[in-house]
Amino acid sequence: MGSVDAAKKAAAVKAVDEYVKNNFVLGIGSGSTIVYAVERLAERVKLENLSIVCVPTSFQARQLIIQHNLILSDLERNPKLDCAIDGADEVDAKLTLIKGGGGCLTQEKIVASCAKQLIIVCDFMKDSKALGEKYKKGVPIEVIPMAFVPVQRKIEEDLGGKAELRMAKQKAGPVVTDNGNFILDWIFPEKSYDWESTNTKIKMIPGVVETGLFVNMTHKVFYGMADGSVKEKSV
Ligand SMILES: O=C[C@H](O)[C@H](O)[C@H](O)COP(=O)(O)O
Repeated sequence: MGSVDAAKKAAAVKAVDEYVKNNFVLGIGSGSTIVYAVERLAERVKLENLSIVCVPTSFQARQLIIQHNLILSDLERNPKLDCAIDGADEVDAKLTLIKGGGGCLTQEKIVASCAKQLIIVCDFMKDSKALGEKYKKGVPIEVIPMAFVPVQRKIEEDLGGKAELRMAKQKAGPVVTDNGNFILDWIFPEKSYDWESTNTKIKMIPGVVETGLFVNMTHKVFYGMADGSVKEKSV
């Protein structure tokens, strides 16, 4: 295992060990780091005979829950969660996040908004002073397919930069999210942003479903470091 994967694992294990308690309803995030969190969760459930109900944030998360024989639920049965654990593409000094590198931002944000606490697990490369410093792929924005051109134009005219339609790698055409929508990656001009108002501006454009900007949602971040230690930051 390389140092970045070891860092992801260290962060995920620590978060699960510190935050997951018996009888929790737990949001399960998406991405590569969350795989280590679910592995650790399954270990603890077995060893400590815990009862944990899991609400997925994506098709991938659902599969992980099923593969690890964990209890699968949804927001209809469990609209209130004790905690959600998820990854991030970048975390700034105020714990504002860019999420959605894997296209799962909308369900992730819905699940996080239903949780008492959002706990982020990531490696040291995601830790930045200002968004855009480390993650160069922009802010993912999920859009209704028939609206992608007007949304693209509006973002570029009103906010500047480029809003690129995310294309699939092993299929001709765009990436289609778990909700049947497209993703625009907004490569924003380099300047300092009020992310709360920027997020609101984008969300007000007809056709936008959700953005990958998570503002004032994070309670704690566990960053796995290159030396195997874990750094913690909270608001
Ligand atoms: O859509 C994907 C999610 O927002 C992920 O949580 C995010 O991309 C981080 O993924 P990873 O843990 O693979 O870096």
